[in-house]
Amino acid sequence: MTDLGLPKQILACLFDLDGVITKTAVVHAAAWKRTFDEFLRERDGDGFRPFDDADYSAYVDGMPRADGVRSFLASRGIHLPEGTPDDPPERTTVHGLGNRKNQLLLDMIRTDGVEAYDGTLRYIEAVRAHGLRTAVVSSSANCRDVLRSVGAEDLFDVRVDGVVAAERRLPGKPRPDTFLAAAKDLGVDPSEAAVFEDALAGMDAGRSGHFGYVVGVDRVGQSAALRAHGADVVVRDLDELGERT
Ligand SMILES: O=P(O)(O)OC[C@H]1O[C@@H](O)[C@H](O)[C@@H](O)[C@@H]1O
Repeated sequence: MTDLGLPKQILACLFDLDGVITKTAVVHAAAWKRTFDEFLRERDGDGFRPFDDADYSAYVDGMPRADGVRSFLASRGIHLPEGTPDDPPERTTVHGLGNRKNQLLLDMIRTDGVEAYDGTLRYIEAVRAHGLRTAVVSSSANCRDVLRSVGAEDLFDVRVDGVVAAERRLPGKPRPDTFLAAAKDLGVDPSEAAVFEDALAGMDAGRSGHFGYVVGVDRVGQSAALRAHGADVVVRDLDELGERT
């Protein structure tokens, strides 16, 4: 292991955004809860079964926006028409619900701002100081704005986010394609790259992409699940990894 707490063969680090770099996983989760609960109440009445943390973790966290909608609704046996990406938020389609959630998310971000995890920023700076290359790999189409809002855009050599994935037609997490594309863009083999993720879908992507090391970042007390989904190590904050001097 190096003093970054990584195996010696690692030449590049691939960081997820929401919940790893910024404290935005909880904001996404809250916006999804409001969206789905409103939808379920309209559909099933006041006795509806609410969307909860376990639903977020299993069906939505880490996945591209529309995939999260489809996956959660399928878990409740609900099928909606796809609609189109520019559907207005009030339209009851996959994209309409996704856009409703995005509107809520952006309102919350505008009102409360975004904070970064200082431990992650310090770790990324140490990684770069050691000459390793860095990428941000996020399903979020809001990734660039969120990074910019915490002044972290320049910490990454490569960005593969929801916008880039759509342009390059890359399937999102839990498939490994966005991480593999970032490793390729950085000029390293997957075995030479470490993945840093807080979502179970991201763990699955790390495992199926055969990356050299998968770091599970546990912000919500799900370390056993992160391990079960392929984490080589689980930390509560990147500060816990190695000495980094
Ligand atoms: O809706 P966005 O900003 O494109 O984000 C897509 C997904 O991005 C992931 O990072 C979040 O974990 C999910 O909650 C979110 O749905």
